[in-house]
Amino acid sequence: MTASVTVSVPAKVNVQLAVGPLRPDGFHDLANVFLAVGLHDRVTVRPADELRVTCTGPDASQVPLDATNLAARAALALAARYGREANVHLHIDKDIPVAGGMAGGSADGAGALLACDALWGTGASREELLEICAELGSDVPFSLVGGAALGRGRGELLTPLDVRGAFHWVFAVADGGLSTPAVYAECDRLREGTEVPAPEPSEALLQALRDGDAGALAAAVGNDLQSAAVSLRPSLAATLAAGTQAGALAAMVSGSGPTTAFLVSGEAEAEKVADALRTSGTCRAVRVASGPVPGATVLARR
Ligand SMILES: C[C@](O)(CO)[C@H](O)COP(=O)(O)OP(=O)(O)OC[C@H]1O[C@@H](n2ccc(N)nc2=O)[C@H](O)[C@@H]1O
Ligand SMILES: Nc1ncnc2c1ncn2[C@@H]1O[C@H](COP(=O)(O)OP(=O)(O)OP(=O)(O)O)[C@@H](O)[C@H]1O
Repeated sequence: MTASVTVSVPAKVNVQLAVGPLRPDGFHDLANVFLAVGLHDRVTVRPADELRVTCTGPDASQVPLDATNLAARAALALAARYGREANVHLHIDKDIPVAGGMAGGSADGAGALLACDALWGTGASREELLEICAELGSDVPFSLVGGAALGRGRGELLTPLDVRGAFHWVFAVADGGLSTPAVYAECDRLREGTEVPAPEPSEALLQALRDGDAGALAAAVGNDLQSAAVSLRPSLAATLAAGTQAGALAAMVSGSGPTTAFLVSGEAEAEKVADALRTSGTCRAVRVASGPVPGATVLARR
């Protein structure tokens, strides 16, 4: 019998986030180009008397440990589908910034789903797992799949993308989080009275990914939520400026923020930009990571 399963799941950065008009269901259609980057949470699941969640890591105190935790919701969703109890202890070893626009909660949801599937021997198909992921949240399917992908619909309909080599990033973690619904609502407010076009992926950006061309990618990146995130958190403008001044090829808000992402040309440049951001006094912490990296992966089965 399997006593525990540990899954590793990456964070994401959105290299393009084109946001369409508000839909009647409260979501927005997207052209969402995801890249999985090498910052990981680890989710370990083991049998228990009842569903329980624990979390360790620098941001652990900000993570809910009740049934709203996406890892708990994933375990409950899989258990319900297979007519069993979700009596497991889920432990999250958290390295992805919380409420930072890097899909940390989504990563834990995808990780818990894969871990429970392995622990219980459910044998759910990839399609079934992706269906459950989409029910849990718009970013969760990508956390399962990883690599690079174009997300359409609300971001859950994924097409894998070809990427040559790796892109290097520096992430500046801000104090406190931003609520994703609040950032989308601010985006709607800022665009009120304007005609919002249907979101389309940038051909130049997809080509830059295929070519592994960081300079071309830098010229093509874009995030329609950036002005909304900066409007809600004006101090992000100083962080973006500090990274640009330090030589980043591109500076952008990661997803709904408030983490900011800086594309750089290589590892040496990443260290230079990271040092400048650390001493700039404009952020709480700085992380360096590259991508694409694989999605949720079983690390250990005991
Ligand atoms: C900003 C991104 O991280 C970019 O990848 C995602 O779009 C957010 O994905 P997520 O955190 O998984 O979001 P969900 O849990 O699905 O939705 C939370 C809330 O965000 C808003 N939301 C989310 C996705 C989307 N395409 N349109 C939206 O308007 C809605 O208000 C929704 O109620
Ligand atoms: N396992 C989890 N880890 C972190 N936050 C979680 C988790 N489960 C639920 N949450 C809740 O979700 C909120 C958003 O956290 P999360 O780290 O997923 O944000 P995010 O990275 O901005 O997400 P996204 O990029 O998908 O919009 C948190 O404030 C927290 O209340």
